Amino acid sequence: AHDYTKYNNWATINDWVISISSANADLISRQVIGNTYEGRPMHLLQIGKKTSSAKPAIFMDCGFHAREWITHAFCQWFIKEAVSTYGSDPEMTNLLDRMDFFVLPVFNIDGYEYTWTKDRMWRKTRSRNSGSSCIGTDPNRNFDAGWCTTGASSNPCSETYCGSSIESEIESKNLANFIRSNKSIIKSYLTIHSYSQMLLFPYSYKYDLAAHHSELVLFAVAYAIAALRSLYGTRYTSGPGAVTIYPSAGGSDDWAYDLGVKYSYTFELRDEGRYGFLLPESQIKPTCEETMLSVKYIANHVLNNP
Ligand SMILES: Nc1ncc(C[C@H](C[SeH])C(=O)O)cc1Cl
Ligand SMILES: [Zn+2]
Ligand SMILES: [Zn+2]
Ligand SMILES: [Zn+2]
Ligand SMILES: [Zn+2]
Ligand SMILES: [Zn+2]
Repeated sequence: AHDYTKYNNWATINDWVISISSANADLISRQVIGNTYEGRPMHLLQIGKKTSSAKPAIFMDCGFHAREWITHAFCQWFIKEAVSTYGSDPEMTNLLDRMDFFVLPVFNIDGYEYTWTKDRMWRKTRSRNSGSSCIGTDPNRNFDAGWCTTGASSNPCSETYCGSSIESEIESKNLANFIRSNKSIIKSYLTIHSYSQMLLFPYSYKYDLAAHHSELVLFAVAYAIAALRSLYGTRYTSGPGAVTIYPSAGGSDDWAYDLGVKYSYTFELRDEGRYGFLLPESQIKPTCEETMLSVKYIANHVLNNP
């Protein structure tokens, strides 16, 4: 059965997505933004008080990379916290009254399933590459942001294969279409990865500083990660992706930023390498609780700085 403090397989997550949205119809509406390569429905949850007029929104996805299991756990945790603290936690109540969160609990469903059944360390999608026996594209190299110019490979056998074209992956296309169609209300894009304990922002595909760099730096460094550290002392670094982790092109955060989503961030959750992608289930709760603080901080900042 579904358990927030354990890693749940996709069938369990999918059943839970359907049941929690049905059970909280006042706060959650569910839609399918498309199917994956292998035909699994990509369920998107819209969380927030129902209002007649459109509210500003934050889009958050988890599970871009299949092996980064703590991220799937975080999106589930976020949804649970939202519905269970609405009405009792003033901060969450204010956020859900005035904003909507679009949460995509699992982006790369086919890959996630593969990590449960065949290869725990799988990263990419599971699409076939014509002319190669190697499977999959790195979805975080597949977006229209300096596509395949740096930190990505045009070899289908590479872990950072950029794909045969921009948005070659149906999963990328589904996500990009949704954000393009809703870019007038989407004020922030959060994409959750692991591991390294970093809060990254544009750009990764070039060394130029993002136009909003000063605010992103000030607020990202000084507040969001400080909020995170306040709970268990977990230390994050932050900065533009190119200089903080590595230069790499085709990322969804850079693409969203260039589309006009000013507050665009990549989280790299715990840990720093001791367990890496195999983070023990005992760390799910603390990781999720500390990350909640930084996501709520960002949401408040976005709300107060449209
Ligand atoms: N724009 C980006 N933002 C963050 C990253 C780091 C993640 C870390 Se798993 C990746 O390698 O896909 C990579 C890119 Cl291309
Ligand atoms: Zn459905
Ligand atoms: Zn990742
Ligand atoms: Zn990572
Ligand atoms: Zn600010
Ligand atoms: Zn909590």
